[in-house]
Amino acid sequence: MIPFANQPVVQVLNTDVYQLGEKQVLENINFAIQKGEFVYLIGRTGSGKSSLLKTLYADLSLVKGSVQIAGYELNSIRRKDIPFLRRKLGIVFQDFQLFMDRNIAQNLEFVLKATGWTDSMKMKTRIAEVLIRVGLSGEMNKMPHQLSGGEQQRVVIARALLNDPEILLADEPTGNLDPEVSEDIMRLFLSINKSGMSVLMATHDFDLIRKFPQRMLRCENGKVVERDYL
Ligand SMILES: Nc1ncnc2c1ncn2[C@@H]1O[C@H](COP(=O)(O)OP(=O)(O)OP(=O)(O)O)[C@@H](O)[C@H]1O
Repeated sequence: MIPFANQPVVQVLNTDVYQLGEKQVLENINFAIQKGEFVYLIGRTGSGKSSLLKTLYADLSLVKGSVQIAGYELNSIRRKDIPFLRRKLGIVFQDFQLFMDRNIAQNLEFVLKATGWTDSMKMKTRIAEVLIRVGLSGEMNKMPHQLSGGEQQRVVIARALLNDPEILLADEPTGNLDPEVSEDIMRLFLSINKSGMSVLMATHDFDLIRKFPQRMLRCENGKVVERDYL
């Protein structure tokens, strides 16, 4: 039997979110994300979406409350365990943050090596698998600048998938892309989600939400609330 098999991937209880400098952004928030769920995180600029995501991946420290994510409790996590937590989270940002002086395979290999992989055949296989998953199997020897914005974002998603995370945390992943490319990226997230991976995606893109409706959490007035309309 797998212990905790039915536990949510994310469980946030009575939690405050603080930015650096101890500025409180969200207060007493409560929500859970189940295995296999797709959830949008919406809210105005400055409402706290990025701060909440940063708290979930332990970039901002948890000051008050309880956050369980991917089997870790963040109020008691040790600093040395944070890299292990991050391996169970696939993190996707708006700005691609690829190494521009390395090709796609090297960008992915860098992450594998940094997360403890050593066998070069296994790394090659894994890189090929994730590139197939995002529809870029022919591009592994290209440099990032030879790819379009949408393709670069696919590489970032492939990078996030390398260690087979329990949840993808995406912060405005379509923020720099035109509408058609955004829809393609959204379809990719949905197909990854369909295969069982949870996704929490912060977005401003209401057209995308209307077109691909999913559960919504909204940051507003220092709270996180469940929304069923835009
Ligand atoms: N590095 C930082 N240091 C201090 N305060 C910050 C920092 N980043 C953001 N904040 C503040 O925290 C609050 C929440 O910002 P946050 O970026 O989480 O909102 P957001 O909903 O993600 O906004 P956006 O949609 O513009 O990304 C804002 O008042 C913001 O000014």
